Amino acid sequence: MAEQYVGAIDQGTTGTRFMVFDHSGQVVANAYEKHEQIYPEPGWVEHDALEIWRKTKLVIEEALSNADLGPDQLAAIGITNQRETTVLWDAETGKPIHNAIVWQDRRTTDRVETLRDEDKVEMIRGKTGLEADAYFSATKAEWLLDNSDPIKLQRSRPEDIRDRAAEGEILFGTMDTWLIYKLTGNHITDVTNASRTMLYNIHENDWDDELLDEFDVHREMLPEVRPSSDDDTYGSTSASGFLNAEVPVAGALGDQQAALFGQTCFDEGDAKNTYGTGSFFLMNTGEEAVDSEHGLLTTIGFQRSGEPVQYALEGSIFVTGAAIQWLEDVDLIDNPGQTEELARSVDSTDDVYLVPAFTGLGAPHWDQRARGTIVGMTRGTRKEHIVRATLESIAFQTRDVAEAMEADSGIEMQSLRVDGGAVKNNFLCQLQSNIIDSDIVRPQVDETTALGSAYAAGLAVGYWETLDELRDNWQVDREFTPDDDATGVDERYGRWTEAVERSKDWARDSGE
Ligand SMILES: Nc1ncnc2c1ncn2[C@@H]1O[C@H](COP(=O)(O)OP(=O)(O)O)[C@@H](O)[C@H]1O
Ligand SMILES: O=P(O)(O)OC[C@H](O)CO
Repeated sequence: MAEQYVGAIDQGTTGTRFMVFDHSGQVVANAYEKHEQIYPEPGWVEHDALEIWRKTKLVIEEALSNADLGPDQLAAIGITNQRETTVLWDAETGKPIHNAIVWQDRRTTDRVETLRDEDKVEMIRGKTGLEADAYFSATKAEWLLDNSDPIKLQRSRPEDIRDRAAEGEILFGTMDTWLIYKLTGNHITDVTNASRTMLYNIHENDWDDELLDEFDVHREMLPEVRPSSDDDTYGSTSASGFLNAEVPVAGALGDQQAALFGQTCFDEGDAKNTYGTGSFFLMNTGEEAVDSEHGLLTTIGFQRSGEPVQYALEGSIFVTGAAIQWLEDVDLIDNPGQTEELARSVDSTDDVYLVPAFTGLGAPHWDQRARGTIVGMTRGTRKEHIVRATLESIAFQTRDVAEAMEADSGIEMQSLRVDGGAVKNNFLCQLQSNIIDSDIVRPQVDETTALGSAYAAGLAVGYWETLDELRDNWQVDREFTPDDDATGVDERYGRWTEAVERSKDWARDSGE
């Protein structure tokens, strides 16, 4: 038999990647396609789920062809995905009834305010581990049910969508569910993705009837919830026909949980931070769902077949790498890599602080109406100071969640594993180490998200047998330790905290 590998679909916010890994966790094939970002109104963000499905097929074909691999060489496929992004589709036609609403979208902010006014926040946190916010899927699904136009469904019978949803004719999914459905024909999600919907009770491991009533979402619309690594598999690619092979789809995790798994953070206290569009800091808390008292989320980390659910604490920071993209948008830099040289060319930010609260603030502040701000500018402020302040904002936001994480878990962090597009930046990694006074460890395979879902799928089909095999695959690329001569860090962090206060509640009258 030809050599076997495991494939991973990484369906991210900006694009979709397919990677193929060998037994030692090394990448043997890789292809990537971006998809359109649709901004129908300020604060709204949508994706065309059919475009994402087309791009998914394309990257699978491209990667296999580039590496001269046949689909029969894939022992399994895993899926990892941007979380919370919500799509509803027609079970009969397989077509979405509306563009998917992306996790960053703020259109349901007012709806979330009503939950606050009605004192439902504690109930929601207690059941789901989540802070009531437009970020999660529940209010997006509710909006789609209320606002999708039946006429646009291109069906002869423009019936009420909720009636059809109650019959299971309209289906709900996050992007894992959508792709599993398209690949295998089965309506399935994994526990980690379910835990981000604000409809799932993470303690009882089931959809929650009180929440389903609150958002008027019918159980019939919802996918079956399975382990992240499923020995029974979710189905096989034969249903979609495009690969012309029966490859089992056997693992799925939301992308941040996949990075936790790919970084082999299998034990209680293990933590990682991923620096992409936003940053997501997760700590494995084992079989215990730790309630946060400091603004973190309690979420499901992963589950293997026949084993208990493993929980995690999460600090979700909405804008980090996206702030670097903004510097590019306003022509302060030509490309993200340039930030390193520009930041090094000045000794400090000259007391300038930039708070990139472009879409509100996530953990630990949870202010939907905060907006971006730059404070402390003088006539002498140069673009180098702004660029450095932007990199510092990434590190300071991470300290905000790191402090909350230590307070909630009682674990003092000595070392943090990092990954994501922005950790190529050595200046940022060193800065991060100084600002949280902890070692920062960057692994050799930086595509830990894809790797995590490949591991989940490969474990399910016996391609890998034990977690120790995976631990052995993990190799350090570079370790950053706090500089002995880094001075004034706490004072600057105090100034940062003041700057954050100034960004809060800015869009209080915007209605967004
Ligand atoms: N050298 C760099 N320094 C700082 N940020 C960077 C650098 N290279 C890439 N980035 C940022 O990393 C992000 C892309 O990371 P990635 O992990 O691919 O994100 P995502 O999965 O969210 O799409 C972009 O927002 C980009 O601005
Ligand atoms: O697609 P990414 O990497 O920006 O991740 C998005 C997160 O899953 C949102 O919760």
